[in-house]
Amino acid sequence: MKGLVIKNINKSFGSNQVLYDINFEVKDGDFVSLLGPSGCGKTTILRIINGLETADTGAVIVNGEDITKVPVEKRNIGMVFQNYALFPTMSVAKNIGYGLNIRKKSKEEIAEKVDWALKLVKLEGMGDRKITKLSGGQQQRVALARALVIEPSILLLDEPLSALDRKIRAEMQYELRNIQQNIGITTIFVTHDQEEALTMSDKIILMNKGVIEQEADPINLYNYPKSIFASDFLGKANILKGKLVEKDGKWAVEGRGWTIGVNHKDGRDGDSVSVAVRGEHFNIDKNEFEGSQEFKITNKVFTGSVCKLLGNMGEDEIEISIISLDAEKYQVGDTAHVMPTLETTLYFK
Ligand SMILES: Nc1ncnc2c1ncn2[C@@H]1O[C@H](COP(=O)(O)OP(=O)(O)OP(=O)(O)O)[C@@H](O)[C@H]1O
Repeated sequence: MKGLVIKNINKSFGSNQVLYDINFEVKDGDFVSLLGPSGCGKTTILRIINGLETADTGAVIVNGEDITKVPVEKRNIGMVFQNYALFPTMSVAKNIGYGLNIRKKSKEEIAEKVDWALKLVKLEGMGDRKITKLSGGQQQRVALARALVIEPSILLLDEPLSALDRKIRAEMQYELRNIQQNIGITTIFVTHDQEEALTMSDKIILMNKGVIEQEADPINLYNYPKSIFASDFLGKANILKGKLVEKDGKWAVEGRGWTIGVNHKDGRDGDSVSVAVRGEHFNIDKNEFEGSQEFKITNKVFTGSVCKLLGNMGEDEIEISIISLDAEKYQVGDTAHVMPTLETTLYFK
């Protein structure tokens, strides 16, 4: 099978276990993000894939070949680091050609491939420039060109955009994704930025404390998180404590002064659960409607793309997002009526 398979990886540093039985697959040509808070083990996985670190157990299989015991220099893997790790005294072209040089390729071949890579990252004609004369975004392109010029079987990116300012970062997200799709290279991208992972990935592997919390495509991970951790890490969620109840054949969670419907019952009547509802997954109206709960608005924040309404539902404080066009409909002090959409109301024991 083409692509990458990670099998039963465990890793400890001394007595500190940092990866617990990690298993996942990346399909040929896919862009997969490893997402999670600092210290959850993302970089360690990358280092195990490229051979800079050895796993205690398990295997790394690239395009059907088990490379677990293959030394670093024999693994054909491209890597881009957060700090770019370029050679400041060498020209752009020398930096890009470095990997081909140590692989003892001919001058002609190096020149041809470096030209191809310069074009790919839109730095045509800049081969003679000094690294120190480039902007952060341009340096990042050089690092990417250097990783791709060796025609690696997979590309590993360790927070490559985090040093760039917001606007350049957004541009590079699109560009990186375009380049990746154009050449169809299987890519693993490490980030702790949920929006970046959602924007760029075919699949996200969400990690927490050395284990895979959930693995899904961005839309499913965002809409149907399987844990409180996942719902809170991927965007903001209202997390409310309540008790599971069944009334007239319908299921609901009762909290402090509110009752909201859920579309399945996983547990017994009276079980304590936590409900997670994203701000934009509430229906809201000025008038009462079936199943709606009172919502007393205490604050309103207009951000441009959405308007956030903060307030109380029963005794709990919640935050609701509405589209900016409706921003003037609701004022601080109003009591509106809200109900989370049934499909996206999730609860966890
Ligand atoms: N060489 C090492 N020796 C000892 N502990 C290490 C080593 N490398 C990583 N660790 C520890 O392993 C854990 C996971 O680190 P890792 O860098 O993989 O996390 P991460 O999710 O990439 O975090 P970050 O986003 O901060 O880089 C951390 O607790 C870290 O301190």
